[in-house]
Amino acid sequence: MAPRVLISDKLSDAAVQIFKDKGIDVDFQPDVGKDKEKLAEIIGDYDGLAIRSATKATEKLIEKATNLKVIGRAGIGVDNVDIPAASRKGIIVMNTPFGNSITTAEHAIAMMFAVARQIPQANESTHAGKWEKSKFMGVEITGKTLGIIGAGNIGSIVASRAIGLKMNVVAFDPFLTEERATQIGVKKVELDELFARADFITLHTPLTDKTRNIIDAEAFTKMKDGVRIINCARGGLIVESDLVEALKSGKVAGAALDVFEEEPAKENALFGMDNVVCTPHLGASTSEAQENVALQVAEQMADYLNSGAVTNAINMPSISAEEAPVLKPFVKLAEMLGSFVGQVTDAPIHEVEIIFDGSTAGMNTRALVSAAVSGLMRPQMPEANMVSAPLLAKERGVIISEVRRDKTGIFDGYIMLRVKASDTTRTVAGTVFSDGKPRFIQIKGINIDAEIGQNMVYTTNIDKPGFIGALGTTLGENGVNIANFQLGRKAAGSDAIALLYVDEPVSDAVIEKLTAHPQVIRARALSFDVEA
Ligand SMILES: NC(=O)C1=CN([C@@H]2O[C@H](COP(=O)(O)OP(=O)(O)OC[C@H]3O[C@@H](n4cnc5c(N)ncnc54)[C@H](O)[C@@H]3O)[C@@H](O)[C@H]2O)C=CC1
Ligand SMILES: O=C(O)CCC(=O)C(=O)O
Repeated sequence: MAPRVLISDKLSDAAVQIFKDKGIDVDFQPDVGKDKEKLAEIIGDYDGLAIRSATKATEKLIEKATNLKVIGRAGIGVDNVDIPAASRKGIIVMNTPFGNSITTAEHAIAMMFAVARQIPQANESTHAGKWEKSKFMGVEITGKTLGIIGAGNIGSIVASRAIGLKMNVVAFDPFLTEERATQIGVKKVELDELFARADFITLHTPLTDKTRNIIDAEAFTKMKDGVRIINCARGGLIVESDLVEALKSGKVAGAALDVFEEEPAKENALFGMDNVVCTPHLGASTSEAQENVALQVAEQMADYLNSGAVTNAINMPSISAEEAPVLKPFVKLAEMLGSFVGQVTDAPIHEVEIIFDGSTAGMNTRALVSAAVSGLMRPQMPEANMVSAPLLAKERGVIISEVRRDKTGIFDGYIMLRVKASDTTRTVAGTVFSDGKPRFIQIKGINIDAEIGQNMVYTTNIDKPGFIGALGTTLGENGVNIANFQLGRKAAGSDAIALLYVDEPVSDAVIEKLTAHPQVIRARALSFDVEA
């Protein structure tokens, strides 16, 4: 059956066509995002959800999204999506990080002019036949200092436009390097210095715990008298009640706001103030930007649902469409290595080290790490997948590290997993053969060559005569057919392992009988998801 996608916000029709062209069953209900109950009722039917900002993908909604695999945000800010809740459920969240940046930067510049020259107010007055020429005295922007808070994609574009307008640009961004600042032509400053120097301040950060209320009453005290503020990023960045006071006192000469603490903003203390210019979250609203983000989000979501390619995901490493087929067997291998250790480990896991040897070191190791951790977690948490597992592991205090190294053995490349648990440290290594099938090539430092089957039996034993016969007899007597048998040992008479590929699942009762043999130290029934 074709994957089903719901578009729950107003998206360009271009998205619908892309989904259809890519064989996705698309349902365009542009107003359902605003209707929480209705959306919660139907969300269980879909594999993908394409949204803008009206749909709130809350934890409650995500709980009902039993089939959902991907949420695509046609835009940049994902503060309307509960990312941890989505990650926990293994849902990929994607955005389109560049599609509307120019448009939003242009809106910020337009808002700066609007507030500098009171264009909306003068427009309204002129339409009313008042001709209030002396009322609307503006300020020039040439030679003024623009303070940019957040110099990422949009902030940098705003900087380039402002430099073209002959402004001096200072920027505060904790991740802005001196080199990048020089490259984009801004002076990197601390926040207090920006407040002290700027004639205009424009915000371009995401809304996070760190940026929420970044402009409050205290911040206003550090600013120049008569400063003008522009916010085309997110409402929660400015404490609106503090802004109202600062506007009333004249500390702030004007504010141009595209975004509000609460949206849709129907009532707001800032509305009706003389020196405030407002737009209803129009930053991204140009036909060009909306076409860009709609096309991008549909392409990305369809590619993920059709081939597993991951682009612009917030909560999962990217996998390009080109690398997806090459990576797929190694993703499977990494998952199986994790699954092997997960199934033989009962004690709490503390550390996971994933070693990429030879050719595997040049692969997309972030995706492979996620796959290995998902395999490891799944025996205990069946819902874990490549999206949720790293988060679940982190929440449980598991330390995950990776090592990439040059080829060390006979294989062109292999992956080794070393897992430190409370009881012991376990290692398992594997590779993908030319038939595209993953194999285990080493367990506990013992070399083997084991094909991986859906049902397997793993034993650790003492290398003594009679073991193989005993094992075969017990399985045979209990109707278990052995498809493949792999043995390995450190040295004659020492620690040994056996990995059997069997035709059907082995019951606990049979495992108990196997364990009763004097040569068997431990026996485990294992199962692997070989089809997916
Ligand atoms: N009004 C609208 O319609 C639109 C609004 N936006 C908003 O604009 C925001 C920025 O978008 P982009 O530039 O594309 O994002 P970006 O990720 O390229 O840039 C954000 C920058 O903020 C910086 N930052 C993070 N924490 C900071 C802090 N505490 N102080 C200062 N800087 C900090 C980051 O280092 C980064 O450089 C989005 O998160 C979104 O909320 C985006 C598009 C349209
Ligand atoms: O979709 C929209 O109109 C809002 C865009 C936006 O805020 C964003 O991309 O972060």
